[in-house]
Amino acid sequence: MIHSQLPAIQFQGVTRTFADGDRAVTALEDVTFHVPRESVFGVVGESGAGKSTLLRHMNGLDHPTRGTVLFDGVNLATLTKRELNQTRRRIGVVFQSFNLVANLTVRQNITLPLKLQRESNHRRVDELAEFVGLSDRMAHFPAQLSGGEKQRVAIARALVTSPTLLLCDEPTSALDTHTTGEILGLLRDTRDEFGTSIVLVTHELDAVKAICDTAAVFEAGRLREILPVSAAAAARGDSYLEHVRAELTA
Ligand SMILES: Nc1ncnc2c1ncn2[C@@H]1O[C@H](COP(=O)(O)OP(=O)(O)OP(=O)(O)O)[C@@H](O)[C@H]1O
Repeated sequence: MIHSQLPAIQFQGVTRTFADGDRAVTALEDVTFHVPRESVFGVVGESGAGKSTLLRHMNGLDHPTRGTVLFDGVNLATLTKRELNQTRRRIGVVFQSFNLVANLTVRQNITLPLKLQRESNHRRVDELAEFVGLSDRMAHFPAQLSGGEKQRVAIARALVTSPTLLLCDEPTSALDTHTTGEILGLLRDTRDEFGTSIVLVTHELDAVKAICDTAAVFEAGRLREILPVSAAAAARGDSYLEHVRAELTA
């Protein structure tokens, strides 16, 4: 059961260490935060900050050495493999490199998560094709699409099981500026239309500024700060000085 008042996902004192030969590498250190339901939540950090490790914990591919990750209030580390698979249907993932299946059409790619569960839902697939603006490309193969179109297919595929949480791992890093704007707009529309909570992991601060409500800043496995992005944007509009200060010192 999904409790609407619960955060979409919650980290409580999460530490993850890896053995690297004789020494231990700490990828995440005592990380505590939550992603509010129906928010667009940015995660930023330089290379090695722990972003990938964080995402792997969010979709149950990895578990903490210490601490807990709660999805819809449920500790992912306590689930059986079968329960985890069921739960992961409610968590969509979008990647930088799209990860489409080359020898399947757009329709087949979007349908794939349903097919793997031996389900079909033609209406949902058509609805999502229209939502991402690809209704007229359903018989095309990935190689016939632009980068932006491929990412649209990937977003439709991620949404086909109606996830409550959508994890986006550098979704616009392979795209040009204009296409980036379109894909970010589509992610914001996803939240607005379906109420999906979105986590946007990126090194592009402009992307965070464009659509995130909140951003978590990671450095060397530690959560340094949670910034309210929309509040900063509102402050920017108040005066020219604030606008310049925010632009130049952000
Ligand atoms: N399986 C592993 N074994 C050993 N060390 C690991 C493992 N996974 C991650 N690390 C280490 O944990 C730290 C955080 O890595 P992570 O990949 O999460 O960072 P990141 O912010 O995603 O970096 P990037 O932006 O380069 O992908 C790094 O020092 C990395 O070397």
